[in-house]
Amino acid sequence: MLLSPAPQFARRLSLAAAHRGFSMRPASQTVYPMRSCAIERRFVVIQVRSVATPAGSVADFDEMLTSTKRKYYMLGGKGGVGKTSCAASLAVKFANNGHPTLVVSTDPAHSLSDSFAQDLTGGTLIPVNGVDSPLFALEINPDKAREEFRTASQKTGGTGVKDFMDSMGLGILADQLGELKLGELLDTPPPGLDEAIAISKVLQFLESQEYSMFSRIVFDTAPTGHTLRLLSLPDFLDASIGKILKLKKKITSATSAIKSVFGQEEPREDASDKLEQLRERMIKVRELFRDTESTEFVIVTIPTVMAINESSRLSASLKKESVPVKRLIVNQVLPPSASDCKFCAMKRKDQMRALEMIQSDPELRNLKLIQAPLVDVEIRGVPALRFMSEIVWK
Ligand SMILES: Nc1ncnc2c1ncn2[C@@H]1O[C@H](COP(=O)(O)OP(=O)(O)OP(=O)(O)O)[C@@H](O)[C@H]1O
Repeated sequence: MLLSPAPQFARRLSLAAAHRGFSMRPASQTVYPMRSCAIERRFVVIQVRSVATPAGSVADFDEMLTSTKRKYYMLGGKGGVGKTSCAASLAVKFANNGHPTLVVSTDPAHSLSDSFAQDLTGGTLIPVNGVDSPLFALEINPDKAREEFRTASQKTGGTGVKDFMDSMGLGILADQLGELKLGELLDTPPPGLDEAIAISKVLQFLESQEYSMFSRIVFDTAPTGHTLRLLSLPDFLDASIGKILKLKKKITSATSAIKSVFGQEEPREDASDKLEQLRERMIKVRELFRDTESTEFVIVTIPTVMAINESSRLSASLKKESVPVKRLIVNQVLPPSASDCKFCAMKRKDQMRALEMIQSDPELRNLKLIQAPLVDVEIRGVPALRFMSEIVWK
């Protein structure tokens, strides 16, 4: 009998477990392969339970599924904790539950292709194979997006206009433009700029009719530092672009007066229109981040003191910026050791201490806690992601 990829993957684990005298258990009791211990290679039966019980109650995964209205999920956290794996597994779960889904990487160091084991590079929407409903992936090329932004701004306020203004005797305006330092901003973009441009690019895609079918959009975002700066960036860019556009208006009225003397035509659609569009999209990015109806930021972490402290800071910053956060995924939790493996026992003890911190952390304790075990197979490809999605998203 030909099995679909997920049952095949689960069956592989199940057979391996049965071979060792265990059986796969549904729901709260699950068998996880445990190969992290170098001395022995075995399977252990673990109880999937919450170490910390969140005070606030958030509906389960069903709540994420209901409503056909478009929803955005942003997964973020410290580098290497499993953001991509969680984002990709969420996208697979949405698609397999009937939601046409788009998963987007806005992390300049993309790993969606690795996670899906499929080439998703190129900056265009690529269908992911092996899922029930349409699932598309998009890896935004930040260099390309930044270049577009640079071209638009240079045409409007860069050296071209500056030289022109100098030649027209509008040196004062040229100096004001220089003060904006937009060129500098683009030459050495602050962390977060790539991300903001990438997200605005996605919104640009989604404005078109062609992409109206997507009811779930999952963002695999860049590590925490970028996210924090991203939150304040739309305001900053909005202000910068606003200044440029104001200056552009002044320049246009001055130059059109001169041009009209020489009978020159003004181009109808110019770079400032593009910049205005970009500005509008930035405003949309800002609004999107704060829209409790359609957006949720999911924090992904691992059970270490450093990662949990960073998650706490991230949560506080998101709260300050009014970004809706409900869930905290603690990934790579070691199953209880059934053997006398000292390394495993120590490691787990250490992880439990870190997990307990969540209960007393004012920023994290009210979030719905989701624990995902450390598994011994690399989470790559749709079958593996489907397997992970069954553990994480329920
Ligand atoms: N629960 C898990 N059990 C075992 N391996 C895992 C688990 N979660 C993630 N991994 C593995 O950890 C590695 C890093 O995961 P992933 O790329 O999802 O992290 P990330 O946070 O997106 O990283 P980056 O910050 O570099 O983008 C991958 O090899 C992935 O397969």
